[in-house]
Amino acid sequence: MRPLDARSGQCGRGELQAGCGMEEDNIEGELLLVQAELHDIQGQIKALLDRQEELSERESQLKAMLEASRDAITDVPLGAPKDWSGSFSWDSQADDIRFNIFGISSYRPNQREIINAIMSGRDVLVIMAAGGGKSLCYQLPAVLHDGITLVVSPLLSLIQDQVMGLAALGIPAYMLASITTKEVEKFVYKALEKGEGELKILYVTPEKISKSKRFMSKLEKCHHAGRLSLIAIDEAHCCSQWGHDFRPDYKNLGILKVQFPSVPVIALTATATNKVQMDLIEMLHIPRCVKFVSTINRPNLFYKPPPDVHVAATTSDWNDEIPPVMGEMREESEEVGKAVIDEIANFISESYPNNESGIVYCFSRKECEQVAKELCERGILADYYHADMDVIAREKVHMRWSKSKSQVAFGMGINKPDVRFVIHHSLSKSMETYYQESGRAGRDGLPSECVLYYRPGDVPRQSSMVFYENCGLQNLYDIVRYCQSKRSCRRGAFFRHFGEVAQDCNGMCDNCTSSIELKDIDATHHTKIIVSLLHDMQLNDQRATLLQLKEEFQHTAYATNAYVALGPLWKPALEGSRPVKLSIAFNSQDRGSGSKRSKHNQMNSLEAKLDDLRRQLSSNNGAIFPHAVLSTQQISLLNRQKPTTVAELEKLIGKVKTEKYGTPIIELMRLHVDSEILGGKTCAAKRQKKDKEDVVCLESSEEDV
Ligand SMILES: Nc1ncnc2c1ncn2[C@@H]1O[C@H](COP(=O)(O)OP(=O)(O)OP(=O)(O)O)[C@@H](O)[C@H]1O
Ligand SMILES: [Mg+2]
Repeated sequence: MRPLDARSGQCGRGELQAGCGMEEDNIEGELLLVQAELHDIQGQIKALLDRQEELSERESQLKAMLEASRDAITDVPLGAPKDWSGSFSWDSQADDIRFNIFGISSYRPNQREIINAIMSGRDVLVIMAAGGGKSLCYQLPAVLHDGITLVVSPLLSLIQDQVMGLAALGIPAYMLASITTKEVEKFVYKALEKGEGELKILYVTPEKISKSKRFMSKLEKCHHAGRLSLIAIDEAHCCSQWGHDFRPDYKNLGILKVQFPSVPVIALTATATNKVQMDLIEMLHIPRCVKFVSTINRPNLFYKPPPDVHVAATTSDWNDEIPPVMGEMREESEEVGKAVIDEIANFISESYPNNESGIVYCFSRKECEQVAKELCERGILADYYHADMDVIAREKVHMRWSKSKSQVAFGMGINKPDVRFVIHHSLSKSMETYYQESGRAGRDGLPSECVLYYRPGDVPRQSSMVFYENCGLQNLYDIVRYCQSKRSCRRGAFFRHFGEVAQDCNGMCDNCTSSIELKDIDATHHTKIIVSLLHDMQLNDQRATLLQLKEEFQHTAYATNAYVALGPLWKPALEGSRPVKLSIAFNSQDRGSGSKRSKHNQMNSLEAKLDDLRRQLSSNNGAIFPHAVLSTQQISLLNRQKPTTVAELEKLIGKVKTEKYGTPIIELMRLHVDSEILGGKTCAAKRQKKDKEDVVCLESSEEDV
């Protein structure tokens, strides 16, 4: 640092004129240096202050973690078993609950191990694909334990869905939320405080933990009496600012481990990069947790864009820091909007003529309402669902859709296992969001489709929203690249994003099956024109949005507008020294489309009868969903095995369901088997007759058709 000349610091204008010996140029030169140095120092001070703040925050986090882990050490023996797939004293009881209460015939990968770690008193972090079966990992230990399990979940719709599902299985589950009646609230508080009444699983939103002192004091009493057996934090990625769906109230959930150090915590999510995982462990104060990471792959999902999206833009050396080219830049007219809806309506009615369920995600609540209305006008039974609606209206939509009385719902985030398609009417804000939302399809493991309608015009709408989030733009550009890609496997993009070793796509994405041929055309000259135009506009202090590229500006006090600006490569692009290529698809033929796949999935007559029966039983039982009576897998199991006695049925669907629904199911099975035998005899008789005529009558059950 150059010391400030004391004389020049005092040198006034009069002295200058009196000739203090310095040229005006020198003074200006030094002034610039001084100003630069001051600027530099201000920068350093700001950086130091920021660092001080960071360190103070970290200091308090570390203190809390240390406290929590010291407390935990006293409760969990260090020699706790590591082979979570081994034998445990609760094995047979757990198997009994799995099969006879949950009606699940075998565990999926990692479920048993997770349950064993939880039952051994360990904290657990679970990363498991959407629809992978995370709920069972805490619901089964909840039933196995004597006390109460607290579950924190972010969405009311998810909570309602889970509570209803558990009630259908005869498990006493309740929720405390804005819609809880006073009566239920009283019951829950009594159960927490005094251990009265039957309460096994209690669902709350994170706000309850951070905002309700009354609730926390009841929970404290429950813990004190030794009745709080497990804490589950579902959709745990909401804790992390680096996650795609940060919820400020989730940030405070670390208090649970601090306050109840002896109670095991299980945090579950489908989407967590390594960075998010580390963040979760820190924030929830579970440094010694056992981590179970399962593959993110959903092999039954077919990922594809709508049929007419062919434009992709690439250059050989654009990297992740530089925004992707936004494809065609056009203003979305009303016709374009209508054309998209026409396409969606055609897609649904052609691919899913039997009212198979689906979800459509839209950019905004208003758009949800609009698109739902337009789909209805085109004959699709569509309902919308969003947070602005009142509770009763939401509940109605939830019920209609869950009972398959409407085909399409908008923005739903609930557990309906037989969702056959998820359509994104507009771009998601990140790969994580897209993975999670599209993951609502095919949770029953059967083939399902995920269609993403990408239009370049969606980008500025999203960018002006995510601009303020941590890595918001970077996340957005990742998904834009995904949409534009016409070459690489869609599944591969997910593996790369979540840092997992790639697996075979098995032809389950458009890029792996389509025969579209891509031709690289040289767009260097066009790029030069656009960059030069932008450069001129910038020199004249003018700005253009991505959609316009023409002189039309909007400044409002209510919205953030996204403008196009020159990026770091503008100079070489302007000079034409950096080649720019556009990949254009010029021929399109699908070799194997997901919609064709989904048609393999149509039911035969027995399955259809069982499907009707489960709907009928669910409506007789009020608040129970058809899939809670019989899952789609159970229907296909019954179709294969054709049980006709209680004992046979019990082996397939467990005791609880057999007791509740066994009589009508067996009645239906017997009728079907009898009619098959009769049909067989008739056919055999016909065959005998026709044999004489030298004509073969092939015996065919409908399953073979
Ligand atoms: N072992 C199993 N065998 C068969 N079905 C199972 C098994 N475990 C869970 N399921 C079923 O799989 C479906 C999805 O389970 P669940 O809701 O727990 O998924 P999830 O992992 O929580 O997904 P998301 O991340 O989308 O919330 C449910 O219908 C559930 O009953
Ligand atoms: Mg879940």
